[in-house]
Amino acid sequence: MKVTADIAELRDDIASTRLVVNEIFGPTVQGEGPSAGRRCAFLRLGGCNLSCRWCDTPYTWDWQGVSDTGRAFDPRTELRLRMAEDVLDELLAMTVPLIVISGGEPLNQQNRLVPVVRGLRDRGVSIEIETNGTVAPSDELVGLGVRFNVSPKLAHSGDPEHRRISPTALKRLQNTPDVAFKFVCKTSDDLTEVGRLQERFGLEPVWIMPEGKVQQDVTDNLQALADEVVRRGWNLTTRLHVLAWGDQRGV
Ligand SMILES: Nc1nc2[nH]cc(C(=O)O)c2c(=O)[nH]1
Ligand code: SF4
Ligand SMILES: [Mg+2]
Repeated sequence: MKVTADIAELRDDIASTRLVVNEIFGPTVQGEGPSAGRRCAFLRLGGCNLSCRWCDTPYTWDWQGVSDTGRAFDPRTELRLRMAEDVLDELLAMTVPLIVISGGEPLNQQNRLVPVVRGLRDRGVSIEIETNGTVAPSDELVGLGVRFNVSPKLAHSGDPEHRRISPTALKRLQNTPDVAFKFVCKTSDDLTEVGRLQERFGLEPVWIMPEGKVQQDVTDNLQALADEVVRRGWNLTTRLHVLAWGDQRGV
């Protein structure tokens, strides 16, 4: 009886939920962080509460052309309001063991994500959420066993500190069971800034990722940072999809 009620509830939930989607793509591999190299597919949601200069997905939020590319994207081209049920079916059809949910900032739609995440989890699929660390995840989402790859933004993003650093959200994320803090860096000064944030919020584990949308920038920045990252006791990740496919969408 209880199970029947739960299933009915889940069906209602998923049938009435809509998500603002930018793109769904895969199979590919997770290009960044602790799962780099793992076979996966992506759900990229629309909208972001930050506006980082060097953002590599301005097409999810930049309707004015304020990021470095200077290009204004059209939300009518980039965004689709899609039923959670259809999104779930499309992701399951990829038959991959891992779904990465990114954006934009996916936690801005976290309540609407719950039925999709639950549907994936119930079928044995792992879920990682790429977030900028300014939105605290709900207990419900955390309880579904999601891994959070948190990328707090540094001063070089151009976002004011009060917008890019949320002590409440960072503390909540630090206390989730499966978390990694992944910082996009270019210089040794960036690493000093990461060190200060780590101390202030007790962030663990720290991963450093080179900034770069093209192979050369990823490689140059990786080489410039590697020694100091190791010396500071942190982890280092490349951007595997950029090395493999360059500056392309949907990979
Ligand atoms: N392959 C691949 N791996 C990724 N990891 C994080 C990504 C992101 O855009 O958040 C990303 C992406 O766009 N592609
Ligand atoms: S938080 Fe991420 S998606 Fe949002 S503007 Fe910054 S880099 Fe782009
Ligand atoms: Mg990306």
